[in-house]
Parts: sequence; C-alpha cells; structure tokens
Amino acid sequence: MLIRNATLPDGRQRDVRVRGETIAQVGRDLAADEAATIDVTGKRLFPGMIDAHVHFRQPGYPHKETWATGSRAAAAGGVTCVVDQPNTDPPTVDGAAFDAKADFAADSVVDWGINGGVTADWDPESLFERRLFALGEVFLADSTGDMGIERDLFEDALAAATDAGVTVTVHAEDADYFNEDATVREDADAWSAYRTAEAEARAVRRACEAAGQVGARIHIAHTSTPEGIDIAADAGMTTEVTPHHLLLSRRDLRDLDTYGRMNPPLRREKRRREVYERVADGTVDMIATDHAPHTVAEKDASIWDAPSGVPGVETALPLLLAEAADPDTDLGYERVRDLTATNPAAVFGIPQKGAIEPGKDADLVLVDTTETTGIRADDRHTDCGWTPFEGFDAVFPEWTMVRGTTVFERDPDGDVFYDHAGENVRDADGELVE
Ligand SMILES: NC(=O)N[C@@H](CC(=O)O)C(=O)O
Ligand SMILES: [Zn+2]
Ligand SMILES: [Zn+2]
Repeated sequence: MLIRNATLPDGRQRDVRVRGETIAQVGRDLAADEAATIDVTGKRLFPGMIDAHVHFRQPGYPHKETWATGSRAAAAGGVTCVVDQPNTDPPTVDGAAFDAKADFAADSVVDWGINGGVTADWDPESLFERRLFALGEVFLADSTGDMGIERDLFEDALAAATDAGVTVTVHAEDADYFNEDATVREDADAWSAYRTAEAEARAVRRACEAAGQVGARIHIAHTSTPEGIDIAADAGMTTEVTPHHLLLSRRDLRDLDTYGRMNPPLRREKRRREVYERVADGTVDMIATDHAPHTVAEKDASIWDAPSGVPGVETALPLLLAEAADPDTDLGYERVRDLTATNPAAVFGIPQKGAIEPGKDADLVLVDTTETTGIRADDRHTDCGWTPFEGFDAVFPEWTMVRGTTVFERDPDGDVFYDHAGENVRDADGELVE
C-alpha cells in the first residue's frame, strides 16, 4: 500500500509505503508500483498511540469492558498498542494469571502488553519467566482492586524487578497523608479533598528514594500534581499524565459528580494548568489514559460508594489533536507525537514501534485536523457507555492501521472494525526487549 502526500507530525509532506506489517519507505514521489494507492493530501498521518496504562477488566469484570470492546475503543481512538494493568480477578501476580490474561488478550484487535502486579502473595519467579511489559502498576495505596502494599514489599519488588531488568510503574499515593476530615462530606469534591496532593508528592518522593537505593528504574503512573511531576523528573524517573488530569479539574466535579471520582483525584484548576505546562514543555514523558471503565449503574452511587476510575482510551489522542489544532494552546503536533508514541516506545523499550520510519511496524493513524467534532458518549465504542469528556472538541481518526492491517475505518453509516489479531509486543523479537 502506498499512502501519498501525508502530512507528518513535523509538517513535512511525504509518501509512506507499507509492505506487509512494516513501513518500507518514507519519501517524496515514491514509485507507484503497488496495487493500492491512496492520496491523503491535506491530512495528517500519526504513529499509532501506545497507551501504557489501560484496565480492560478481563478476567473478572467483563460487564465493565472486555478485550474485544476495549481494543475496538482503542482502535477507534488511534491507539494501536495498549498495556493492561494487573488489578483484574484473579490479579496478575503469578505466571498462571499472566497466561490466563494473555488468552483473553487474543481477542484484541490492537497490539498489547501485560503488566505483572505485586501483592503479599505474588510469585515473582513465575511472573518474571513471562514476557512482562513492566511490573506495575504497583499500588502504594488502595485503588480499584484493593492492591495497596506495604513499604517492605515495595522495596522487595523493586529489587526483584531490577534483577530481572524490568521497569516498575508506580501508583503513587500515600494514605498516611489522606485527609480524614473530608470523610464527613457527601459532595463529589470530597474525594479530591480526601486524597490530597501532598499524598501524591510524598509517595512519589518515597518511591524515587527507594528506587535510587537499589538502582531501579521506575515510571510514575497518572501523576496529577506539578509537585509529583517535578520530584520524579528531578530524580531522573519518568512520568505519565492522563487526559483527565490534563483537561479536567475540581471545577468540573459540579457536572461530573461521582463520575469524576478517580485515583489520584482531580485537582484544583491552578494545579491542572501547571500540569498542562509540564506536558507541553516536555517535563512529562507521556500521556497514558488509565482507561478505567465502570458502568453507569456502578458510578451512580454516593461519593464514598462509587468506584474510582474513568474511561479514556478512545478519546485521548482525539482530545490531544484538538488541543494541537487550536492555535491558542502551547501543545503542537510534534509534542503530541512524542507524548503518545515516541516517548512510550523509548521509555518501555519497544524499538519496533513509535515512529513513521522505514523498518518500524506500520501502526498508523490518519486524521483530518480541520474537522473537529464534539465528543458524545453515544458514539463511542467502550462498553461502559459514558465519558467524562462529553461535548469536548476532538479530532477522531479516519482510519487506524496495526502492523499493516486496517483495523478501524470511520464511516457515517456506522464505524467499521476489521478482525485482526493483536500481538504481544514483548514477543515481537522473541525475547524481552530492554
Ligand atoms: N484510577 C482509578 O481510579 N481506577 C483504576 C485503578 C487505578 O489506576 O488506580 C481502576 O482500575 O478502576
Ligand atoms: Zn492507579
Ligand atoms: Zn490504573
């Protein structure tokens, strides 16, 4: 297949030849010796997003999301590789649980990685025999799944992962700094008052110190505060920010109510702006969605009973592209590419992905950035049926390709998905890539 006149994220216009599963050539006026040629003049071609943080809920909670529905949502949002987190049932804390989840992941239409988790009864030996994407998210406080662990166990896990050459991703909140005074309140903002910004900053600092002691490489998941980002960056560790912490703040809880409950919680508008600055200026390494679907019936509860988490895999790249298309923001297309593809590939060691260059996997997303639409939950493909970004401007893909196969095509008569077997990205070269 020959894609003619694509505008790349850096603004250059190039032809891109896809042969089999890979990008064969990127250049000008490539010879049209292929059967299929499409001209995409005026449209932008991005490397597929690598979302290093999703919760696809299988095994255990298929009523919230499955690998089939979650991966379709990913494809429709320009995500070509997802990394699933361990708080499923059973939790992914030993080799058998990893294998059971990998069987479910066979339903995925996009490429995938599976993380291993840490609990008091984890089995590092059998877990590290598997092709883990990373160890994590390791929960320093309870979140969905109640997998919070003690300090000693975290330090043991850091040492074990370092021996195995595996990166550790960390859910950094410290319950010692939660504000118990907030627990008498019943409004949705109480969750943000309870799980304080200080609780995140303290946990990030402690995690970085512990990592420094054993020479571990850690990546801080879903950082929600400028303080947490700066502490991690100063320690030489990497960070991710979610679309909701980038674009939503405590102000939005008046509308979102308990649907806006997640861990870590939404912060004040001032902090949100400071997080945005760090995403735009390159301090933050990547955007990852923490796609955490729960049903409407589950979310429609009191602020203390509703489960934590919001969906996001389908709307992340579209929201970022709308930000980049808006001349009034500090976020450009190249930065969006770095945050969604280049950096996740570099940080987690997936050299075959993350760039539109000869030899890379043909994971591609075509978008028309002159065409923004308002997000509507009814149009989305996640099984949970709602979005915290209702009405937000977005640029949705026209099509998404995974290793040379078109997996999604937008169509006014109904979006089309094509059967495609996603691969374990850690199996691509037959060995762990570190
Ligand atoms: N972020 C959340 O609020 N929830 C996540 C778990 C997590 O990432 O902490 C979930 O699995 O529901
Ligand atoms: Zn988490
Ligand atoms: Zn998570």
